[in-house]
Amino acid sequence: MTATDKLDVLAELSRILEERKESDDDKSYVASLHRKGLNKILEKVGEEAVETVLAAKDAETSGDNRDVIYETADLWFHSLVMLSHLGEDASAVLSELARRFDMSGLEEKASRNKH
Ligand SMILES: N=c1c2ncn([C@@H]3O[C@H](COP(=O)(O)OP(=O)(O)OP(=O)(O)O)[C@@H](O)[C@H]3O)c2ncn1[C@@H]1O[C@H](COP(=O)(O)O)[C@@H](O)[C@H]1O
Repeated sequence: MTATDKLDVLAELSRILEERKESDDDKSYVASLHRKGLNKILEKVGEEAVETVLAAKDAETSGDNRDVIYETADLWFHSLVMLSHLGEDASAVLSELARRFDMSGLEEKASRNKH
């Protein structure tokens, strides 16, 4: 899979997430999250963030990155469900990251403090 193909994964996942808003929640995990509402989705984002942090600490010790990749995928997925619930998608985040290409992290931090 090329780098562009991998970016297509985000676009395709965003499309599927949008479609699942209309799905039957007996058949779709994403639809069931939307039905449970934003608080449930945020609970999952928080849970997956903690699991990612723990997996990263384990990876540092073991040298095995498989679990941290798996947990990060769960975190990204649930973050995309959160954005979808709020009417946004991955492209909004990609645009924000692209906007930062010409800016150092320190400049970006200084510009944030002006908001
Ligand atoms: N990428 C994912 C994906 N990653 C993780 N998960 C689900 O996220 C959940 C992870 O939560 P946990 O490990 O905490 O599992 P859990 O204990 O069952 O969760 P809770 O009971 O606490 O809610 C599991 O049910 C995983 O199956 C995902 N579910 C769906 N997708 C994508 O979303 C698409 C639509 O899914 P459906 O809506 O189910 O058709 C799929 O085709 C996939 O492309």
